[in-house]
Amino acid sequence: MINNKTNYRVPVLTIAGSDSSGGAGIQADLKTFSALKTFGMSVITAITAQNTRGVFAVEEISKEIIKKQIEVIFEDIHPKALKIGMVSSPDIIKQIADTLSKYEVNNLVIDPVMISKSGYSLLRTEAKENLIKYLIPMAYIITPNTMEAEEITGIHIENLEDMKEAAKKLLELGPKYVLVKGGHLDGDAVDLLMGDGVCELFESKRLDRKNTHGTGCTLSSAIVTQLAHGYDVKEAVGNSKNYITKAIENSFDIGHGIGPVHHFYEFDKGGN
Ligand SMILES: Nc1ncnc2c1ncn2[C@@H]1O[C@H](COP(=O)(O)OP(=O)(O)OP(=O)(O)O)[C@@H](O)[C@H]1O
Ligand SMILES: Cc1ncc(COP(=O)(O)O)c(N)n1
Repeated sequence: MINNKTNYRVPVLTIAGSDSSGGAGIQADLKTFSALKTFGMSVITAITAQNTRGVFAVEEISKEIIKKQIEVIFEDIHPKALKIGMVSSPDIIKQIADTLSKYEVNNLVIDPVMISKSGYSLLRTEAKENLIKYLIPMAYIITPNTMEAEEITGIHIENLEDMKEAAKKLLELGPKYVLVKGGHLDGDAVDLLMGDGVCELFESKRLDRKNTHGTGCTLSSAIVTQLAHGYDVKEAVGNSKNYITKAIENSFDIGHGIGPVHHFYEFDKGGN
């Protein structure tokens, strides 16, 4: 659909929280991985009791089992690309950074998840420092929305110029590329990619849809698949922007709150 470099055996990994209602977190990531023809694996960092109306409880997973999950995956099926989503506590963040540092980590996408669309804090306040210090410097690309970029840089973002200024400051923290997502601003949905000589906008019309649960998780997972399939960063972001736009366009009502986006499964009779 969005590319022809099909190889369902390309292993990709998500390190993130579980969303019991299936619209965001690990579940959105795995759906995206499958839809974009990769072999998805997961390391669960937290369990959320969540539905389309909100997040009702969170239980963090012990850092020992998080470490073990990463180790056994890397020692058996080395991911071609991976993402980190909800990581909630300073200890969990440090553990993930320490464990990943033992391996050759390629194409690390970090979605610095902070607050759910329903307004629940998914990153403890005291965890921000470790996220900035240990994880963000390891990233190939980070994908903050404007609120997250503001929270990390202290720069207030209202327009594209502010996004550029924040992106420059985020690059100083060490990732190779930054994609600041403009989904929460007014007007068209414009995302800004910056880093390593690249400064490019990815634009789509703003779609008037209420069901946008998991858009950020879906976009970052799509980028993981495209990097794993061998696309360069601009192609990876461009393909993923097309994917999320179609997924939002086809989002649907399920449950009573903010519903999920749609992941275009196609039944493929052949394939490899
Ligand atoms: N209404 C919309 N119409 C079109 N594109 C949108 C819309 N809302 C968000 N997007 C796009 O969806 C992608 C995700 O952006 P968004 O700013 O929603 O991320 P996010 O806030 O991290 O998501 P989440 O809240 O799920 O974590 C971006 O490419 C953004 O431009
Ligand atoms: C486990 C988990 N990870 C991430 C999100 C962010 O998604 P959204 O902002 O769309 O609620 C979430 N709600 N739950």
